[in-house]
Amino acid sequence: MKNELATLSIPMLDEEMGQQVKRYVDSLTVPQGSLGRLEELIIELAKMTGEAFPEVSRPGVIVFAADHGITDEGVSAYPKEVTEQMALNFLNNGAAINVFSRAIHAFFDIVDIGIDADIEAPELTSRKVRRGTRNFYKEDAMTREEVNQALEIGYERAQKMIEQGAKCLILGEMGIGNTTASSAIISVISGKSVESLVGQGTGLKSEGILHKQRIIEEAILLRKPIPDDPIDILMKIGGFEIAGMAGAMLAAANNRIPILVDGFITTTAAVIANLISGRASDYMFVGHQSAEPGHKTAIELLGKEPILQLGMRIGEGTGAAVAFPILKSATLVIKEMATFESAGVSNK
Ligand SMILES: Cc1cc2ncn([C@H]3O[C@H](COP(=O)(O)O)[C@@H](O)[C@H]3O)c2cc1C
Ligand SMILES: O=C(O)c1cccnc1
Repeated sequence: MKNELATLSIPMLDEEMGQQVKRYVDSLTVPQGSLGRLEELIIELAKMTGEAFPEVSRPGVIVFAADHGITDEGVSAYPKEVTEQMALNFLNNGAAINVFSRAIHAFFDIVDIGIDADIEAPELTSRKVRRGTRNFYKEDAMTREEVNQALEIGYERAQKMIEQGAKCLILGEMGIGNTTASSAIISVISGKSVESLVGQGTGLKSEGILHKQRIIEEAILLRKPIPDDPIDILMKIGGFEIAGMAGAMLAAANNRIPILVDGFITTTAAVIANLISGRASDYMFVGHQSAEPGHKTAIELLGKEPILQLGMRIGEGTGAAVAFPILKSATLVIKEMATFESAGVSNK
């Protein structure tokens, strides 16, 4: 494994800065505590960044795209070709994440980390580990080397975006079949039944969900992933984009860059990142809770509260990008508001 990941030592949160910013928030011209959750967000940001006036702009969005061999078992409502087609859509600025990324003036990077197609496009970051994972109903999804390679690619892309100036990182994914891999991973880590976690993904009907559940249950019995070994889990039932996002999150945490986590698949990557390095989740916010049933459990494993509940179930990083203006608003409060003293407003 590359140096950064092997020797990773994520910094501790700056609790003192958190206290200092809390006192400052109390001096702003609002009734004490009236900013509600925004107050918590700003204090968290202060602890993460160690800054009295944390910045989250410009954010960076990195979308990792890859295919899944498990789609051979008929676990998605859409064909796997959609992964490649959507990657091209991202490059043509026509996808939902393009719209939301533009709205928040984000840096944008789309990474082919394992699409099962050869794509010639100069704007695509080509880092294909392999043309899709292997079908984990029949064999391990990846080799250990492939897992490490995908983690490193994620780490490298995030590092690059941070060097470009990104102050907050949003990870997104595109990979037909990836709610199957995510449901399997969250079931293994949480110990909860597949039945309680599995959902429609792109839009399976009840019979399809039942089939998906059975495939996942049998695959877990066959592959026997080790619940507290994130590399073993990725190797046996993971995905290239999930490993890539986990690696990117580790880079962000290591650089004290706040991470805004998106939906079920992204949160699964966050849980994996946190198993690799226990302090990773200190640097995470969860942007929204998606309609996919397993997302609630994944968020609980991180010990977080989602910012939004909009019933979205897309992925791509969309829910996080939509939540970003709320995080940004929190930073503006302390940057731009007057204090009781500076404005000459009577305090109680
Ligand atoms: C047109 C289209 C755009 C998407 N954008 C994200 N996803 C989402 O759906 C997929 C996961 O669902 P499942 O496990 O059921 O295949 C992922 O690619 C995820 O990013 C999409 C899916 C489709 C069809
Ligand atoms: O929660 C998500 O990110 C999600 C849910 C369903 C399908 N694709 C993504």
